[in-house]
Amino acid sequence: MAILEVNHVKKIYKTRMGGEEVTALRDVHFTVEPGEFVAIMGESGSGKTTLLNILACLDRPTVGKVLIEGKDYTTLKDNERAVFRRENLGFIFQDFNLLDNFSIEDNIKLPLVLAGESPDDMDKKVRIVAEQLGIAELLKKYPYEVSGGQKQRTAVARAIISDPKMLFADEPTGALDSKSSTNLLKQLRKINENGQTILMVTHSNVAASYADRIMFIKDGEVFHQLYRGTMTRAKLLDKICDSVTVLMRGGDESES
Ligand SMILES: Nc1ncnc2c1ncn2[C@@H]1O[C@H](COP(=O)(O)OP(=O)(O)OP(=O)(O)O)[C@@H](O)[C@H]1O
Repeated sequence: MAILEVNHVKKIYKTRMGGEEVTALRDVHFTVEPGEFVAIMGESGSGKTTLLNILACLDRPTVGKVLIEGKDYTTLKDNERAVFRRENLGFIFQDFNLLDNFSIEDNIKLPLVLAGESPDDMDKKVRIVAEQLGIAELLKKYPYEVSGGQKQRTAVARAIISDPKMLFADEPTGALDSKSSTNLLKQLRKINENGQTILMVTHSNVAASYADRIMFIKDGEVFHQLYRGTMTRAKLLDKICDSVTVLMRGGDESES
């Protein structure tokens, strides 16, 4: 069974004061299988963040359904959706979203504290994910004492510590230099190879080339998809660059 089923989703934002409506998503329809690593690309304003927010139960579609393991969570009340998100989904954002007054260790632990886990279990899990992400030496430090790359790896550790069904990443390399980006993307790839389903919004062709599938959104619809198949990352990157060029030309492949 698909882990995620997006059924003809449409999103219309109604602006306040009776202004014009904005159709951010027209008709988005796709499924994601467990263990997939999907990158979502598209020009600014194409609807990527709107889509990610709906998939991650942060917002509701105007029309259509989003099923996670066959169940529609979009119809739950806000407080029930918050609990569902906390227990089942992991998030990584461009700006890390760490708590400055919490140590790296306490930032990573946060989802487990909220879930009421025992201190021993928390310590064990923190050690495992910190080792996995190469930040075990930093646990006693505070976010302002570590680099951007280390902050983002802390955010990844926090996102995966509760073993989420899906990991959502919104421009996770957007604030990183190229070395830290590569490091982070390799970590995400490794986490995916261990079975984690990942959905990542990105503007970066290189970041997208670490995924298995790249979905291009244009004018609120899925315009094109690329699958890694047996391609090397370099070959996939070439294909992504070609697709981005077509997308920027307005979708007409015949134009020279
Ligand atoms: N809360 C909102 N109210 C009204 N319109 C919105 C709102 N959020 C987004 N939009 C509009 O919906 C469309 C899609 O926006 P969205 O943020 O999803 O695009 P995006 O592809 O993520 O863009 P970017 O790459 O710049 O982040 C845009 O036209 C945007 O102006």
